[in-house]
Amino acid sequence: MKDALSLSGLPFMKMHGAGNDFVVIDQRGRKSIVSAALARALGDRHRGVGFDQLCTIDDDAGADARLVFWNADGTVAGACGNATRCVARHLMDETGRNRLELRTERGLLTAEDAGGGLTRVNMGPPQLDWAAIPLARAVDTLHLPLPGNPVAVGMGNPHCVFFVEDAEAVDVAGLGRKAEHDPLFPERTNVEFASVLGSDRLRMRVWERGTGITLACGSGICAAAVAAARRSLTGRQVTVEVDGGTLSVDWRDDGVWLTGPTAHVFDGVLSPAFLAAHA
Ligand SMILES: N[C@@H](CCC[C@H](N)C(=O)O)C(=O)O
Repeated sequence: MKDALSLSGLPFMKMHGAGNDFVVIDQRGRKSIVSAALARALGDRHRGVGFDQLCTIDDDAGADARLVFWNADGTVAGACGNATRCVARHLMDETGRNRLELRTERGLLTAEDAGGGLTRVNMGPPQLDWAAIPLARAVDTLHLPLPGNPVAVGMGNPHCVFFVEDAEAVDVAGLGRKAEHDPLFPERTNVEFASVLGSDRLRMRVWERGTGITLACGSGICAAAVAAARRSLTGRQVTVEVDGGTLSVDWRDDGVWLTGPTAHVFDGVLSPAFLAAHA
């Protein structure tokens, strides 16, 4: 006996935050059929839909919803700032509310309407030591023993932030892939290359763990801002220019707030044949 999804297909939404793009599957009220194999197939930009991350929305008794994030390689990530902001905007539009609590592996995150069409999320306090990030070696996270002297920051997922003279000149793919797989990071890492443009402005390019180069990475933007403030290169409020646009970060006592644009681009339905082929 076939269930409803295998007969009618699986609805999804396509969204992005500053070009960091997502397939979002709202599975509230029903069982999840998402697997690593389905995520990988769906993430294929030629044979699937294509995304930087797949995000599922589930019911949660103690929050407005629960979110899970999958990278294009089928791995699950503990945090995704931009997908959290996109889904928050969708749920705020749906409910007419301007503040929500969203459960993620990182914990309960508060998202708010920031006015002017922008959406902000509190990504929580940064994780600044190896025990919390969680990575392997007991070394100083402010000065990693790697060429380029990067900073490690956890935002619910691992980040390795390099400060460079000119982010435009960096071989993001080559150096990003290398650092992602450095033995210092047993769970691999996201990799950011940031240039300081002023005491409240960064330019950043990013290599995302499990996905590759993306136009923006919300948790990476937070990590770069935290790293810059820890190195006294900027204050705790910065705007960050990424390839997909400009976002702002405010590192407050209650956590790192990320603000930026979101877009709901189109809705679609995955065919029963696609689901059957990648079950
Ligand atoms: N795009 C993201 C981060 C997604 C997860 C990351 N690739 C990981 O594996 O940790 C964001 O907006 O934060």
